[in-house]
Amino acid sequence: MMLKRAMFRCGQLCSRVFAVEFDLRTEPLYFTLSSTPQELHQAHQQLFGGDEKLFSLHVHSDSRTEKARTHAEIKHKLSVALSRDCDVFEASAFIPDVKNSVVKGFFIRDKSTTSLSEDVLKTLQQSKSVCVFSYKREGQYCWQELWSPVNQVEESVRQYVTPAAAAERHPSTLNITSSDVYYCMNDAYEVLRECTDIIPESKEVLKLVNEQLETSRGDAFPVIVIEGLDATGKTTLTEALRESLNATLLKSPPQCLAPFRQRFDSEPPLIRRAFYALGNYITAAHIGKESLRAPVIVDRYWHSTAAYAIATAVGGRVENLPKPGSELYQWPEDLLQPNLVLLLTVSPEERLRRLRDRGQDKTVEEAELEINQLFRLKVEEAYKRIQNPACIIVDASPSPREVLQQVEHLIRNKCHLKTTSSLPDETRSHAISPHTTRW
Ligand SMILES: Nc1ncnc2c1ncn2[C@@H]1O[C@H](COP(=O)(O)OP(=O)(O)O)[C@@H](O)[C@H]1O
Ligand SMILES: Nc1ccn([C@@H]2O[C@H](COP(=O)(O)OP(=O)(O)O)[C@@H](O)[C@H]2O)c(=O)n1
Repeated sequence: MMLKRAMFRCGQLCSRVFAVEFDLRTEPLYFTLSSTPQELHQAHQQLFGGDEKLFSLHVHSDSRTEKARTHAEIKHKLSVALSRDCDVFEASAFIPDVKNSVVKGFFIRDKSTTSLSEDVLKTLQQSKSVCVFSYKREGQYCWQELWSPVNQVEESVRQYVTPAAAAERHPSTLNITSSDVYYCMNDAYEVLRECTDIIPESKEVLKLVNEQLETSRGDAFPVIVIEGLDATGKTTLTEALRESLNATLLKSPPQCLAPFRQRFDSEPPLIRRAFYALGNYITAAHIGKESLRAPVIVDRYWHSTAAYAIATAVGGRVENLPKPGSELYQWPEDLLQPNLVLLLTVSPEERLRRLRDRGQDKTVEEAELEINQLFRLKVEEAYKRIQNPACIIVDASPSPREVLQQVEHLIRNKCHLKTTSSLPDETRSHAISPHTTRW
């Protein structure tokens, strides 16, 4: 019975294209399945041509929250339970160019002679959402079959691994909408509503959202968002701007969500990103109110939410990101837009220095930066590709005072605002007034 169910689930996968992130510096290895033996290309030989044990595992479920949590659990278990002789690669099965067709999973290469990986897979396979395949070789060929720890797979058909052409869009970009990035409040709201049983804090977050729904914003003071990676100087600059512009300083996620942040940070992207998305709508409501009274400076907003989400969702190299102009970089229609978004950038070395000065453990941080080099590049690139409004890049490597002056200059030009702090004392005045035209 269990085998039948598994075969049905896996059968649905067999018509898809498989992708394995075998080498993060290159594109994934793509293959399809065929009932006739197919010769492997040189690239595919690297993965399928050796004598290691090979498995792939995919997570399938009709419930998106269950699927996301099972995937995260499996990822964790594979990282702690397998031996050092096992390589685990991100893998997926998808239909090219079809949104939401991706079934995520992992590819395991076991170089050991022990049965540890089989034991781990056996436990994981107990979950009704998990489907495991093994890969066998015969001469030039490699075939995939449904894996069963007790070898009762006579019913399983040999499906030969067949090299496939690279997909135009990296598979990880197909499932981003409403799983990693939410383009309207309701989509994010629904995810948290589905989680209220498993995460009681969801109810409190939704209550806060309901209480603070966005108020409209008419002709008001300008709204300026400051974005950038951690330690690029956002806090330093936003505090200085608050002074110089006599502005209100807000941030996303807003202070009222701070007690829940850690809880949602431990959840898989589907849930975690919905939390941050809702944070933006609460901040938007605050912006709406505050910008009637004074200029508003916002420390992180939609650009952060989308850029980090896209960079995390997209595996491997920077080239895998959605192409510039993709609809994935569009601003949500129902989210209040700022007048100006400034992206602070510094070199990786300067950022590391600032992280260190802030007291973070040198070696841990250095190691992380090394590992996260790819991630950092992807976040910055995604930041730059977001449209309507796009961000203006600010070189934040000079001194705090110089960065402030540079930004004041930009604000003056782009928002027609007079700023005063870095002008000589005698010329200082509170020269900021609401704009008479629509922002
Ligand atoms: N322009 C600058 N030049 C040198 N150091 C800076 C500059 N801006 C900020 N710093 C220092 O770098 C560290 C990170 O700055 P911070 O404003 O906290 O960044 P973020 O809010 O982006 O994480 C702090 O120790 C801060 O004093
Ligand atoms: N508006 C926002 C702000 C943060 N975030 C998330 O929060 C993380 C950054 O938070 P952080 O604690 O490093 O930021 P700082 O508050 O230290 O600048 C990123 O990984 C984003 O995933 C978001 O998604 N949307």
